[in-house]
Amino acid sequence: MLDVRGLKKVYEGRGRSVEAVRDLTFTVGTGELVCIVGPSGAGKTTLLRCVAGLLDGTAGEVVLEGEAVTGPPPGMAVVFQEYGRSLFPWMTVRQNVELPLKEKRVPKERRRRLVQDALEAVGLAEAQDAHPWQLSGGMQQRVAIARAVAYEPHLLLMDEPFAAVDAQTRADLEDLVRALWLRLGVTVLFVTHDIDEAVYLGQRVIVLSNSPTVVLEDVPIDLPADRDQLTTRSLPRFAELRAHVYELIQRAKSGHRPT
Ligand SMILES: Nc1ncnc2c1ncn2[C@@H]1O[C@H](COP(=O)(O)OP(=O)(O)OP(=O)(O)O)[C@@H](O)[C@H]1O
Repeated sequence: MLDVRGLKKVYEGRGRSVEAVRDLTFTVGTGELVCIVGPSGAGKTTLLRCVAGLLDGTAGEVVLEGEAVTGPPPGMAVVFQEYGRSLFPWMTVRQNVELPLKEKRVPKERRRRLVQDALEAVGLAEAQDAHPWQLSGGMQQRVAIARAVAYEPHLLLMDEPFAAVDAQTRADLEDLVRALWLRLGVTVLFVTHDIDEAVYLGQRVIVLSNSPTVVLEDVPIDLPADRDQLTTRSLPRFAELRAHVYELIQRAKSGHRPT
């Protein structure tokens, strides 16, 4: 589904250049849920923006379903951290979710069905005529998720989508993402700085080094597919995986790099 090969990104500024990403190589298979973690400033957002076609890499390439990414690809949806800025305040919830489908020229009747299904899936069918500013932060982020899901993407990119919501809402939204992923079979690449969240959600966790960034380790998460906040997080294996990823990040912060 997704092939990131030798991706490098150097930001060029006035008299200053920052090598954010040095050499990233990994693949994500169809239907996988892969989390990316790394120290602050490791280039997680840079990576995601390159995958989304919003930013050109300096070297290497990103290949999605066999095609090199040179701009935002049609089969992709992105959910950003800042839900407040990603929804249009003058549009209702339903209109926000419907907008990308109009741009995709989905016929009206099908559009109506997709919007309805997506809003029901995130538990917001009742709020479809409200405006985003009438909703809580967690509800607004659910609208952003509904909008991404209604678009029927092959690849869903999520960039720290729950960083700005409270812990309880965050747990609910994590379960929502897993439930949607299991139901829709969509491929998900999920960036987070939260180690517990990465281990709880992912089938694999890719740990990045500090900048200039390479992949430190690709950790398979061998927890049962049927996960819930209480049971899964109290498994001894969860604690082991969490400790392993935590140690990797500590090592990354102190400059450790793979040989
Ligand atoms: N537009 C830009 N111009 C110059 N440097 C940039 C730009 N965007 C990011 N950088 C630099 O690239 C590096 C990686 O930044 P990036 O935001 O991708 O990291 P991150 O892992 O997402 O960080 P965080 O976890 O703190 O959100 C940092 O050193 C940052 O200062």
